[in-house]
Parts: sequence; C-alpha cells; structure tokens
Amino acid sequence: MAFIYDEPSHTFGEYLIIPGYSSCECVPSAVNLKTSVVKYRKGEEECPLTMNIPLVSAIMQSVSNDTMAIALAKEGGISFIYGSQSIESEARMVSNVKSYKAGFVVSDSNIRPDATLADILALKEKTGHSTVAVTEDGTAAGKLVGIVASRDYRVSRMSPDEKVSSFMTPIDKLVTGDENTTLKEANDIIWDNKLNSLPIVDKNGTLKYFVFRKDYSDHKANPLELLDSHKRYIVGAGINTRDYEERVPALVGAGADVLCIDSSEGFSEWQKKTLEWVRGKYGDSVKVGAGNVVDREGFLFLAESGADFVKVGIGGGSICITREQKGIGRGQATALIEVCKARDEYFERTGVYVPVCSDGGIVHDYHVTLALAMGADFIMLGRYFSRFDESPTNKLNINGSYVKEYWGEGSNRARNWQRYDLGGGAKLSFEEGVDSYVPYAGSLKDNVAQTLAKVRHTMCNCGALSIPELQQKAKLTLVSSTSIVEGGYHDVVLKDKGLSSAE
Ligand SMILES: NC(=O)C1=CN([C@@H]2O[C@H](COP(=O)(O)OP(=O)(O)OC[C@H]3O[C@@H](n4cnc5c(N)ncnc54)[C@H](O)[C@@H]3O)[C@@H](O)[C@H]2O)C=CC1
Ligand SMILES: O=c1[nH]c(=O)c2[nH+]cn([C@@H]3O[C@H](COP(=O)(O)O)[C@@H](O)[C@H]3O)c2[nH]1
Ligand SMILES: [K+]
Repeated sequence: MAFIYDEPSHTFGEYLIIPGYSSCECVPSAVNLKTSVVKYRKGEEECPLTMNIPLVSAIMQSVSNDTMAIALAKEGGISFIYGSQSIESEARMVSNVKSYKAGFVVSDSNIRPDATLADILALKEKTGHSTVAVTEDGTAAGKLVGIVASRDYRVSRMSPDEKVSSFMTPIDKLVTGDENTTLKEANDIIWDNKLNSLPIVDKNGTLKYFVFRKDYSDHKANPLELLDSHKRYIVGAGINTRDYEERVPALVGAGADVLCIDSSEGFSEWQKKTLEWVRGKYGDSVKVGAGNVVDREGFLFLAESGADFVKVGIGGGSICITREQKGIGRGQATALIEVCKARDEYFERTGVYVPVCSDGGIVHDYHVTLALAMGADFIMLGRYFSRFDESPTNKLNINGSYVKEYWGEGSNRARNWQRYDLGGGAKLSFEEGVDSYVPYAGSLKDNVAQTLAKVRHTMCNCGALSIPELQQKAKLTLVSSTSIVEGGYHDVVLKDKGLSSAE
C-alpha cells in the first residue's frame, strides 16, 4: 500500500514567528545576513563560497541574464544564469559578468562625427543618457574622436542640421584614461579635472569604457557586493542532466563560480550521474548544486551523490502548474522543514554541512525570514526578481499600469528552445508553467534593500543577529485560517475605497 503521510503539508502563509527576547544590541543595522552556499566541514574549515545576503535569482529565461547577475552581485547575492539557451550563449552571459568591471561602463550612446544635432537629441531621448561618445564608426568599440555632453550645445540657438563634429569636445581637448587605469585612479582624474565622465581608451585610441562620476559613488554604496579573489562579480549558472559533458566545461571556462542542476525533480539517477561526472572530471573544484527535492530521502540521495547544495521545492512557484498537471509536489514549508532536518542529521553523521536552498513560492517579504527560520541557508526567487528593471523581459503598459513579462521554464514559451524532449512525440508533451505579467516594481537595489530591512527587523524581534542564530532561536507557529484573516486589516473601511463598499 502507498505510504500516506499523517499530516497535511503546509506553506509559508500558514506560519508566523513568535518573537523572542531581544537585547539593546539587537538592532537591524547590526544584523549580518552572510550565509553559506556550498558544502563544507562546518567547525573545521571556512565555507569556500558564501553570500552576503541570502538571495539567489531563479534559473529562468525571464529572470537571470548577465544584467540581473551584475545587479544582484552588487547587492551581495548570486544569479544563476538560465540554462535553457545554447551553451555558447549561456557561457557568453557568464563571461560578460566576469569581465564586467564595476564602475567601467560600455557606452550605450554612440554616434558618428557626421551625424547632426537632431540625431543627438533623438539618441538622448532613446537612451536617457546625456553623454554621447563620438566614434569613427559610431559604435561603442570605435576609435574615439570626441564627446558630446549637454553643455556642448544649445537647442534654442543651433540648427538641428549642425554636424556633431562642429560642436563636440574633440579628442585633443579630452582627458582620457588608458586601459590600466583603476577605478580609484579614474575617480582621482575625474575629481582633479572636474569631469563628469572619463573615457577609457586603449593604445590605438579605441573606446573601451566610460567611468562616470556618479558610478564611482554607486560603487562605494555597495558595501555588500560579492566579488571573487580577482575582484570580479560572482555568478552562477544552470545546467541540465543531458548536455553536461559539453555545457559544464564551457561554463567553467567562462568563469562560472557555481553551477546548479535545474530540474523540477532531482531524486533521480540522471542527477547522480551528472554529479558523479562533475566530481570525476573536476574533483571538488567545481561547485554544483542539485534538486529539486521535497523530502528527507531526496536530500540524502543528492548529498550522498556529491551535491554542493540541495534545492527544495516542487510546484510552489508562482508560474508553476506542475502540481495541477502531474500531481507532484508538497507544501513548501513542510518540504523545507523536513529537508533541513535531514541536512542537520547528515551533518551530525558526516561532519559535512550541505546548504539548503528554498526555491519558489515567496509571496511576501516575511516569507524570506520564515524560510530562513525553517532552516534554509538561502532562498531562490523568480517572480520577485522578474519585476525589476534588470530582468531580461519587456516592460509594458497594460491599461495604464506598468508590468513586466514573466514565464515559467516549463511553459511552451521557454521550451521553444530545443532542449525540451520528454522522450515522446511533441504532441505528448504538456505545459508545466504559464506565461504571465507581473507588476513592474522598479530597481533591484531599492526593492532588495526594503525586503532585507524587513528581514533584519524580524530577526531582531527574535533576538537574532545572524542567520544561524535565527535558526536556533526562532519559534514558529502554524496559524488557523481564521487567525490569518485576523492578521490583515479587518472590520474597518479603507478611506480610499469609500463608504459605499462598507458592508
Ligand atoms: N520547481 C518546480 O516545481 C518546477 C520547475 N520546473 C522548471 O522547468 C524546467 C524543466 O524542468 P524538468 O521538466 O524537470 O526538466 P528535466 O530536464 O529535469 O526533465 C525532463 C525530463 O527528461 C528526463 N531526463 C532528464 N535527463 C535525461 C537524460 N539525460 N536522458 C533522457 N531523459 C532525461 C527526465 O526524467 C524528465 O522526464 C526547469 O527549469 C525546472 O526548474 C518545471 C516544473 C516544476
Ligand atoms: O511548475 C513549474 N513550472 C514552470 O514552468 C517553472 N519554471 C520555474 N519554476 C520553478 O519556480 C521557481 C520560481 O518561483 P517563484 O516565481 O514563486 O519565485 C523557479 O526557481 C523554479 O523552481 C517552475 N515550476
Ligand atoms: K503554483
């Protein structure tokens, strides 16, 4: 007979945290959100890869590209670049992140010297940037011949036909930096010469980057940014259980710091084989997570197969319809609690701590705190990050509200990329995800700051200054559906709704 669990499985919205004693030292600014990403012998050695905040972005086309990865690494987390694309294109995204020099920006506003003032105005309108590089061929990698900034022209006094070459600041009057200029030196040059921007050119005079005055201060404003030993941003990448013999070497060659097998269901021989192949070829030098699982056995299987971390969650994602389509899954909170217990049991037995990632289903910011309290070392989010400027998808205006597109990796839209092959004919396949809109939410930086401010405050309510301390001290309670109603506003009429809606 099938095994039947005695208890139902629960999700985050059914739990609350009961505050514990907090001392006067326990203030949000003192909370440290550092967390481990890959397995290590806890108590005997340092974790070889940690993050400064416990957030990673989902392995999805509509979430994690190179732009997202840079933005998240600046805040201290890691993006896993999506694997549902060609090996070359995924590796290129990884290498874009690794070659990105913080504060060194590839110019997106470029023009030829024979263009006109009207062209400059159109370009400014399109990019929103007022510093335009004038290059011989009008590209970001052309030979620099001058710069146009707002102070170089006055629309009211000049003809729109005036040629850029006649009013730009020409190269012989520009201060430039060479390729070896560090960000600190660039900032000194900017400061000494009262510049707004410093073009960086190579020995042939080809434009490489701009350093902008404001970006230097941005750089200083990212105290938690996540860098490798060469001061490059840390980046992750998704892999699958089919083409790993080609994909993994390409991603490792491009500089990926950590990989993750991306699947709805990880308790499988495919994953074991993939992990064994990575260990056989690279030993422990290549870090690779696996998943997803939702119970103790699944965790132990992947830990014993060599996973560096284990990802938890089937069917809880906002775009997921796996539970409805296939009937597999488990309430995310119950799954997470059981897996984290198994992780602790495995640590007791082997001395090896295998971090757990809670993947999917985060709706409110406090769900992040709950997941951490339940034992997660870090949280993977898709919908959350898809709403930001930095996600790869279109921003649209629908009925007066801005939205961004967000689609599941199991949707036909994502699967149009060739990897998806269920072994049967195409007509036998069914979708496991939807294509949707999410409300546009602005910049990653602002949103992450607000989410983590809430996490820090709640941790202080529990008297916890670190994630391990939260996991020790937190007291969690299931709540009844009636008390969930009690938790929202109730029995009042919201002023902006008017009295007509009062019952
Ligand atoms: N977390 C979740 O709840 C869910 C996530 N997803 C996402 O959708 C995407 C696709 O997920 P899956 O369909 O699970 O992809 P998958 O590649 O893991 O599995 C697809 C099918 O291929 C089979 N397979 C795997 N490796 C194979 C090999 N080497 N040779 C032959 N057959 C092999 C599997 O057994 C399975 O039937 C992923 O990005 C995943 O994260 C989809 C559904 C649910
Ligand atoms: O059933 C599914 N069908 C899909 O098409 C799909 N795409 C992604 N995922 C999983 O959802 C996670 C993101 O969830 P959230 O949007 O709730 O953060 C992701 O991190 C994945 O684990 C899918 N699950
Ligand atoms: K769902």
